[in-house]
Amino acid sequence: MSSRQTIHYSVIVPAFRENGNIRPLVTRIFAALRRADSPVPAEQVEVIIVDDNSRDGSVENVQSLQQEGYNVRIVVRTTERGLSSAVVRGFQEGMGDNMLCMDADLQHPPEYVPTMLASLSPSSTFVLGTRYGKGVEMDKDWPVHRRIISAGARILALPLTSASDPMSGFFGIRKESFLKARNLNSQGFKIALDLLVKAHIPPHAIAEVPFSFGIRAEGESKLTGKVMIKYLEQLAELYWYKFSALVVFLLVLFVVVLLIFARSLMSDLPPAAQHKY
Ligand SMILES: Nc1nc2c(ncn2[C@@H]2O[C@H](COP(=O)(O)OP(=O)(O)O[C@H]3O[C@H](CO)[C@@H](O)[C@H](O)[C@@H]3O)[C@@H](O)[C@H]2O)c(=O)[nH]1
Repeated sequence: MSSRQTIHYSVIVPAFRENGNIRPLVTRIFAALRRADSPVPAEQVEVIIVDDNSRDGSVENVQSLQQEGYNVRIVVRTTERGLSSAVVRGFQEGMGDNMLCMDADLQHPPEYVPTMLASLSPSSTFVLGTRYGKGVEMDKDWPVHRRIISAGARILALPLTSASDPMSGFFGIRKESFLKARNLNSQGFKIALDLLVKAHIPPHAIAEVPFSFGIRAEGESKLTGKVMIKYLEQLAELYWYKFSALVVFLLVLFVVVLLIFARSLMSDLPPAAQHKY
């Protein structure tokens, strides 16, 4: 196993009942990193699975991968649940300066991991795997209702960030930027959007890597109606976070203009009438 000094990259995988996907995910990530043309050496990468007590054999599966020499570990949470908080926990655990988040279900192609990691640098502090890049086609088997939800969610987020796909669960961030973010929404599903806003990532620091989003390899999606309502709540919070100062400024400006206007009206009245008021 590599030491803390040699680990520069941490790949965080939130997982709930994903045992069937863990082995192909980890072996494909390391196979990609071990290729001669990988921009990132495999020895510098760790994979951390953050599992919410699935009790489906994921722990034993990770142990056997460790015995085979893969630098992977599993953090099992027993008192907390939720996608965003699992990702935050993984980022806190990660030893790397560069951190990547991806789903366990192979919808995020493991072969893109080297490119995604290599896209992070001191000047490019956020990398986003985007499904809306040039030449990217949505998998034709992706359900229509998911396409509509995704497009609507994306439009609502437009005023918050310049990123083309802030709904993506395939993204990376430099640790120093992650540490700048305060009050992250642990209940939300859209941790990338939360980080883009609260870590104050400027547009020029966002690298985008287009990828084709496939369909789940195994298991079930956890995207429910409740998750969508939580997204709307999260949006409202982010709008307030980002624009509250502007709203207060505009309100103060409005009151000042109103006062000036009222004063000028008063001074236009004859002195006797002014007295009456
Ligand atoms: N630890 C933990 N992991 C979770 C939880 N809920 C979901 N996950 C894990 O988070 C990943 C994404 O969950 P899915 O249920 O597969 O989500 P999805 O519907 O495919 O949505 C994905 O794509 C969306 C884009 O349309 C993304 O917006 C979303 O973040 C996610 O990446 C999977 O690895 C899943 O096991 C949880 O409560 N706890």
